[in-house]
Amino acid sequence: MSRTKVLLLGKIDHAHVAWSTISDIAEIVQPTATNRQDFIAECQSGALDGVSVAYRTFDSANVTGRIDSELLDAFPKSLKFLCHNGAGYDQIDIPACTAHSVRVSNTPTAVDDATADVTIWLLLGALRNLPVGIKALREGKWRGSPLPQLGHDPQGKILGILGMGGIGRNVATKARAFGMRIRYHNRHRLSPELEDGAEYVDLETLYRESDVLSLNLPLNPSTRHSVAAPEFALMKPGIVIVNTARGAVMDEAALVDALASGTVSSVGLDVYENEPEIHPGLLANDNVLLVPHMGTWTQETQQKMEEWAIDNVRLAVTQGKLKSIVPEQKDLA
Ligand SMILES: O=CC(=O)O
Repeated sequence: MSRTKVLLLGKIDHAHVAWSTISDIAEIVQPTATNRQDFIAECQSGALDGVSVAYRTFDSANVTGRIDSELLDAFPKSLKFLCHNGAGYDQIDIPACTAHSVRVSNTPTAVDDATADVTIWLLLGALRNLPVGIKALREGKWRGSPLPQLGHDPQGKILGILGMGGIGRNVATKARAFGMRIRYHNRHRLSPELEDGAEYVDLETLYRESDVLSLNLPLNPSTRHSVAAPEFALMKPGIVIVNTARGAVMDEAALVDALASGTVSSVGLDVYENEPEIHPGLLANDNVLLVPHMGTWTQETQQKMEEWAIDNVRLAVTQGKLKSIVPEQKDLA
C-alpha cells in the first residue's frame, strides 16, 4: 500500500523528535521552488501529486505567497489538510480552502503565554516612556535633555482588551497582577468563568474610557483596520496602545497621525501592516516602542507551536481529522 504523502512547506527548527514520528508513518515531500511562480509550476508539473496533508510555517509565505484560490487551484487535488504553524492564519484564505475542501488548523493556546508576556512588556515600556530614555542612553546622553516625560503607573488604570480569546485572557490575567482594571470587547460576551472579573463593554466605551488599549483580535477581512481614524477620534486623549495581534487590524497611517496629534501618547508594537516594512512615521517617533514580530520568539514556545502543528499532521494522517481546526471550519470538523 502506498504511504500517505505529507508536504513540508518551510522547515522544522525545533520539534525534530515529533517530526520523526511523521516520517515513520508518511512520506515527506518538499518543494524545490524558491518563489511563488516556480512553486505553482512545480505543483502543475505533478511533482507534488498525491500529497494529502501539508505542514506550513509563517515564513513559507516567502516562497508560496498567500494561500489563496490561485494556489489552491494549483495544489494537487489530493490535498485535504493544511496544518499551519502559528496562531494567526491571515496568510490563508479560509473560504477558498473550504471551497477547495481543504481543512485548516492553527496552533491556538501554544502561543498565549509568550504573546501575552510581550504584550505586558510593551504595555509597561510604552506607559513608562522607556523608549525615550533608552534612546538617549544609547546616544551617550544618559536620560537626555529635555528629560523624558514622566510615565504612568499601571495600577488603577483601565486596560481595554479588544479580542478576548486565549491571548487576550492571558493578558488580562497578567495585567491584573499589575493592578489594572480590565474591560474588554469581543464579538461574543464570554461566560463569567472566562471573564474572570473583566467587564464587558461596547466598542465605543472601550475606546472612550480605556487608559491603555491592547489589540488581541485576529486579522481577517472583517477586522482589517478595526482601529482607524474614526476610532482614534473616540479615544481618551493620551491613550497608550499595544498591538501584538497583526499590524493591519490598525490603520498604521492613522496611528501615526494620532501620535502626532497627541491623541495617542505612546504605543508598543510587535506587528506591522506591511512587515518587514515599518511606516517611517513610527520609526521617527520616540514614543513608539518597536519589536520585530517577536511575540512567540522563545525556544519553549516555538517548540510547543511546532509540536502542536505536528500533532495536527499526525491526526490528519492517522485519523483523517484535526486537533484544532480553525473556527470558520468548525462545522467541517
Ligand atoms: O504571530 C504569531 C502567530 O500567529 O502565531
